[in-house]
Order: sequence, then C-alpha cells, then structure tokens
Amino acid sequence: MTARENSVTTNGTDAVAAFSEGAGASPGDDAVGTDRGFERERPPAETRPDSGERSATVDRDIAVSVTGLSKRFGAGETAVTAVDDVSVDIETGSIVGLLGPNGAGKTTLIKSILGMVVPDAGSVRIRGIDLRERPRAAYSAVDAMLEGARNDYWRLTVRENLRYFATISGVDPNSVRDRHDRLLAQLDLEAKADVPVRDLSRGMKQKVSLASVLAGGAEVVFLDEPTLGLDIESSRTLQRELRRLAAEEDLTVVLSSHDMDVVETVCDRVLIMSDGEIIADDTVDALLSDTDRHCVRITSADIDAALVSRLRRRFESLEAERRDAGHRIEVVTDSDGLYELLERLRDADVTLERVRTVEPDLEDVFVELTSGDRGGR
Ligand SMILES: Nc1ncnc2c1ncn2[C@@H]1O[C@H](COP(=O)(O)OP(=O)(O)OP(=O)(O)O)[C@@H](O)[C@H]1O
Repeated sequence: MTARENSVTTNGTDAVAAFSEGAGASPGDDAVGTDRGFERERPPAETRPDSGERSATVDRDIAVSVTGLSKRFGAGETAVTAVDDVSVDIETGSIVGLLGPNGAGKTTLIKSILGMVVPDAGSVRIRGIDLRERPRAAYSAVDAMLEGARNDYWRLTVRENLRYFATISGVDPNSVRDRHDRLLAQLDLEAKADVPVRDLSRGMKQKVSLASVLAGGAEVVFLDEPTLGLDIESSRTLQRELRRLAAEEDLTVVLSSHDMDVVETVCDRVLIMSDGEIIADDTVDALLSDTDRHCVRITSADIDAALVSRLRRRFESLEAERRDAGHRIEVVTDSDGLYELLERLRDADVTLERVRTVEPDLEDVFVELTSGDRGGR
C-alpha cells in the first residue's frame, strides 16, 4: 500500500457527475482550501470499496484491531522507533482518545492503520477484515480527518461538499440526504448549506470538514484535533454530535487531541502513548481514580519566605503566593509527598488556616504518566 497524500484530489474526478445537483463548479477545477491546518484523508484509490464489498462479513464488536504493530524510521544510531509493538482492540460504537506527548507515535500509529505508512511488523484488522488481505473491504467504512494542509472544496457549497464526499465513499448522495440534513442541523450549518465553503469562518469550515468525513456513512472515523480553533459553543456542539453518533449510530471514533477537556468529556476510553508504546489504556474514570497525584493548597500566616524556599528544595512543583500575613502554597505531589509536606509544616509549628485539595483531572494523569517522556527515541 502506498502513501496517499493527495488522494482526495486525484480521485475526485470520477465522482464529478454524481456529487453535484447541477451546480456548475467542479471539484477538479478548484484547489482545496489550505489555510486552516486541516487535512481530510481517505483510503487509497485502490482500496475503495466496490458496492458489493460493503456487504462483506464483518466483525460487529471490534471495529479496529491492531496486533504487534511496529514502525521504525531511519537506520543505525539515528533510527527512531515511532511505534513499538502496539496491540489494541477498539470496540464498535466507542469513542477512544489517543493521547501522548509530541513524538510519542500517535500519528504514525494512525497512519499505519489507515495504510498511509507501511509498518515493519504487525497487522491491522478493520471490522474483522485484514488490511493486507482485503484492503478495499477493510476500508469501505473508514474515513479520517488528519492535521495537514488540505480540506474541503472551497468553491463548492457546504451541501455540495457533503454530496461530493459521499460519492467518493461509494455512496449515492441521494440515498444519504437525510443524514446530510441531520449533520447540517446538528452542526448549526443549515443556514450555510448553500454558501460556498470559502465564504465561511474558520470554525464553520472545520465543522464542514467533520460533516464531510461523516457524509458518506463512515462507520469508523479517525479525527486529529477535531476541535482545534473552534469556539466553545461549536466545540460543545461537535462533541455532542460525536457522542450522539456513537450512541445512536454505532459510529466508532478514534480521536487524537491535546485538549484534555475534550478527551475527558467525549471519550469512553483513553489510550496514552509514550515512546511508541501504549502506557495506559482505560476509561477516564479509572485513570482518574488510579492516579496517586494530589494537588493541595495551604494558606497560613506561619509560612514565611525561608520555609517556602526550604520546601521548594523538596517539592519542585511548589508555587507560593505572598499573603498579607504569611503565604499560600500549592504543591502537586503523590500520597507520600503529601504526608511529608504536612509533617514538615507541623515540625515548623505552622498552624494551617486553610487547606484545600483539588481533584486531579486528565491532564494531571497525563503528566504523571508521561513526565519521563523525551519525545521519541
Ligand atoms: N517520516 C518520518 N521520518 C522519520 N521520522 C519520523 C517520521 N514520522 C515520524 N517520525 C518520528 O517518529 C516519532 C513519532 O512521531 P509521530 O509523528 O508519530 O508522533 P506524534 O505522537 O504524532 O507527535 P505529535 O503530537 O507531535 O504530532 C518521532 O520521533 C518522529 O520524529
């Protein structure tokens, strides 16, 4: 399988007749929007489904199954192991967050699953179908929106884009008109349905990009930073729609994002990668309850500058704020550190005026698990 950097453009021409309801614009005559840092990817042309292949036997429970996948770039001393023997199953209808520091291997893993990078070892099955054996059938219900330089067709209207992308997914756009109406309504794009994409705001273009990914009835979608650049309202709308599609239509979503709030809100399960490996794989709740990371804020008139600097030598994370009398300190530490802090304050005869603990969030868990990561190897 080959990389497919321009698959949308190169494969668009055979769909021209079907995508448009008579509008004059052609997807082939327009460069694709490039200013918003988003790329919409599709499986390679040779892997598109024939209509008959959609009915191939599929595994209904596991949408994506990765076994022993490894990818190394370069050779010798400068070689980088981007993905290191990763195995993971992703259940149908689940929303899985893929997190990791820069260089952890997230993009390489996703591109390997999508056939854009050829792994050195391992296998990928989509809905039970091995990618190498039957790529067309495996990819028949997969779509992706990856970070990059390409996007929808800017001269086409919003609805024309949806029809176009449905067509190149192998779907008759007239048969999914209801789905398009619902996507436009859910994403607050109804009023813009007949507006060319180039005339939309950045956030709206992003919503069109997501709608285009979902326009053909994809059952498994990979979304890289889907809420990047969206205002709060749009981001929430999009999160709600992803949840609805997963719950009501069994859409499987693999979502890569640096926005921990989005991942915490929308994902059933979180995979955290570091140095090419999956180092955590659990529900958000389980990750939060397993963490031994506490943030405590203590205010006291007895905490003077000398004590603050002594404590800082032990607790690197300590932040201090001078008060009218004394200080307020904030420390992030584990249980042992917490006991030690309280002991030190007691030894220094500090009377605690106010103690407040802050519940850890996903970001705390992420930092705890990946703090040793150096970003690749
Ligand atoms: N085409 C390539 N050639 C050489 N090295 C590569 C290539 N693609 C990725 N790498 C290296 O592989 C490692 C993993 O990169 P990858 O892009 O998969 O990480 P990532 O988790 O997606 O990072 P980010 O969050 O920064 O996007 C990094 O060390 C990166 O430099």
